[in-house]
Amino acid sequence: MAVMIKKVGVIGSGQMGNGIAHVAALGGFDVVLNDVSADRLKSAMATITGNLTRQVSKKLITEDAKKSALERISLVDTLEELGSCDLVIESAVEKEETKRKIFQDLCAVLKPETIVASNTSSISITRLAASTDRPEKFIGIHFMNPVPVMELVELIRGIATDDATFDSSKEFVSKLGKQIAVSEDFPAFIVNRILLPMINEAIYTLYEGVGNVEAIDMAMKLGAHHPMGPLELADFIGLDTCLSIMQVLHEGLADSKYRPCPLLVKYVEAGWLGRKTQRGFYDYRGEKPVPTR
Ligand SMILES: CC(=O)CC(=O)SCCNC(=O)CCNC(=O)[C@H](O)C(C)(C)COP(=O)(O)OP(=O)(O)OC[C@H]1O[C@@H](n2cnc3c(N)ncnc32)[C@H](O)[C@@H]1OP(=O)(O)O
Ligand SMILES: NC(=O)C1=CN([C@@H]2O[C@H](COP(=O)(O)OP(=O)(O)OC[C@H]3O[C@@H](n4cnc5c(N)ncnc54)[C@H](OP(=O)(O)O)[C@@H]3O)[C@@H](O)[C@H]2O)C=CC1
Repeated sequence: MAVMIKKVGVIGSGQMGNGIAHVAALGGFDVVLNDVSADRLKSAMATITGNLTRQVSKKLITEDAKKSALERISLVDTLEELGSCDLVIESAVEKEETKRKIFQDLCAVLKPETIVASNTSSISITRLAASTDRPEKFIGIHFMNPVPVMELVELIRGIATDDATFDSSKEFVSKLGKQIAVSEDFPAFIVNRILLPMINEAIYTLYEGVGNVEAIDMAMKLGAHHPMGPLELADFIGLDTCLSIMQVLHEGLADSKYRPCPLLVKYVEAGWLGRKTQRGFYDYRGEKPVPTR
């Protein structure tokens, strides 16, 4: 039987987690947002407030809708406090071990009927589901960045996901006003299977000296009408996340065409992860982003 979703838990309050909490609260759901540190949660709430205010000033939502959405969000720093949720969406870092540990601890405190979802960009839903006590109630709900703006959500069934879980998830996503693309459970699903090799190729283009950062981004913005250049987009997604996705593609499909560019590896090793650390292919510490190559 389909679960009636009213209360939604979100684990991880980074750029994706705070966006998911934002759209779920605006969609009328009660939201419990979890992260490992209270500071992280505080800064997520400030981001959500800022993004809702931007939507009010663009007349996309009313001041009342913003106020109600903020009232629907509560912040918690333990998983126990997610116990009464009908759906929990995990959106912590793109590391399989971290996610498996979260699911193990989470399932111990959930009602048996709660649906568990992952916002993973690339990792096998079937494999993540197998680390829980409820593979039939486990699903991939993959939002796009920035969540309040992008229209699409990918839904990915694991091998055991039952119809009721799929139908409830579909209804939940539709209530957020998003369109759904259903993807089979293969490495990186649809969007990232296509997008990330393009970004990785842009990094090879830089690595091999075909063009500098500015030339590559300008070429793809003006020459292919992409809203952001591929290197600007890589910084926006997070270079750690880009590398993890390429590693999943490389390992999962065993094809050298998915080999992560060594320059991407170097940036991640330096801790230059893009916008979130203020440095990546651009340096964001000044007034204007400055290319680092
Ligand atoms: C990695 C994965 O697993 C999957 C993925 O998500 S892949 C990434 C997919 N996303 C993309 O490809 C994004 C590509 N970029 C774009 O579409 C656009 O550049 C953009 C929508 C991000 C911004 O659009 P823009 O027209 O250049 O900027 P702008 O007009 O300033 O922004 C439009 C609105 O988007 C919203 N917005 C922009 N950045 C935002 C952010 N980081 N968070 C929330 N909202 C944001 C704001 O409401 C903004 O309105 P304001 O005018 O008030 O600022
Ligand atoms: N970036 C993107 O464009 C997209 C990303 N995704 C996916 O969304 C997920 C999150 O990515 P994103 O938001 O970009 O990453 P961020 O690095 O912005 O955020 C991750 C958050 O999770 C927190 N976290 C880490 N471990 C735990 C834990 N055990 N319990 C609770 N919270 C934890 C981090 O805290 P701390 O920093 O303190 O460790 C951080 O606040 C990933 O799976 C990613 O692949 C999906 C679509 C698009």
